[in-house]
Amino acid sequence: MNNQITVIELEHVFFAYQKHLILEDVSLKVQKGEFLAIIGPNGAGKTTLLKLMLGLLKPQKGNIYLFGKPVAMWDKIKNRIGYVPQTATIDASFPINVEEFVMTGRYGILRGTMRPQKKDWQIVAKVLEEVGIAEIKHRQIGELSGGQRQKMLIARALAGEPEVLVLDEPMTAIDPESMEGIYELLKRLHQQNLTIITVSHDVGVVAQYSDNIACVNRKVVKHGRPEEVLREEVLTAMYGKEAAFFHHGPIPHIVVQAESEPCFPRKKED
Ligand SMILES: Nc1ncnc2c1ncn2[C@@H]1O[C@H](COP(=O)(O)OP(=O)(O)OP(=O)(O)O)[C@@H](O)[C@H]1O
Repeated sequence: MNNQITVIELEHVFFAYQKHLILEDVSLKVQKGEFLAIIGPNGAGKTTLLKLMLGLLKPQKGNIYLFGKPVAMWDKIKNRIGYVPQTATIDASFPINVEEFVMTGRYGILRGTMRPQKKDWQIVAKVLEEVGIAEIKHRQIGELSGGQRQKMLIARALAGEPEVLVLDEPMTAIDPESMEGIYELLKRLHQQNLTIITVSHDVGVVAQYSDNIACVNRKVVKHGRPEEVLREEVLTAMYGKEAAFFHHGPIPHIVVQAESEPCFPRKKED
């Protein structure tokens, strides 16, 4: 990492849905140019954490800063973040093609001018090429495979030329070959100094691509470089005994059961 500009900072953040505490005393900094992977069991609060970082949820306690600015000042800077949600609601019957859908990622920037200009179409063309879906740009969005759809969502997030790309389990519904292609794309974008924050269940793979990993299980259980975090005792404490470990080389290749339960105590009605 070249410089130490903090793009996102959480200070002692607490968040609850109704009375259920989901995140407790979370403090975390993401630096410009960092590739941060967030891992943790199902229901650990990873998506909630991303939504807090994006200003989609407000913490009950604690502070969150985006590019050094508190939440109240985020309206003008939100466009600097691209978001690929875990479950994007797309109306597949909506009569637009891939290229037009990806252009919607520029609408936040286009406010006022309304119609996309030549430059906007050039940016969309570049992004489609980068993500590897240029050849299907005229296809209707309802005619895509799961993997193509996911790539289209990533392309839409990139079309806004973000400084930070936030992805929530981007590999859902993607075949292993495309998955590698997407990780390679993220690696290239990271090399171009894009800050990347991604939630992933693929612990072994993120270890190869990320600068840092945050293990989240209601709290930030551990945050640091992959070799510091991906230790058997840390992962067993977080995922429980169901986690399986296969050691190859300095960083273990780890398979964690996606269905493993959160380790922190929950009330029955949860
Ligand atoms: N809108 C909501 N209202 C109430 N509870 C919610 C809401 N969204 C999420 N939760 C609950 O908050 C907890 C954390 O959810 P979250 O989606 O942040 O976890 P996660 O770590 O991303 O899980 P997964 O890996 O399964 O996607 C879960 O128990 C979930 O059921």
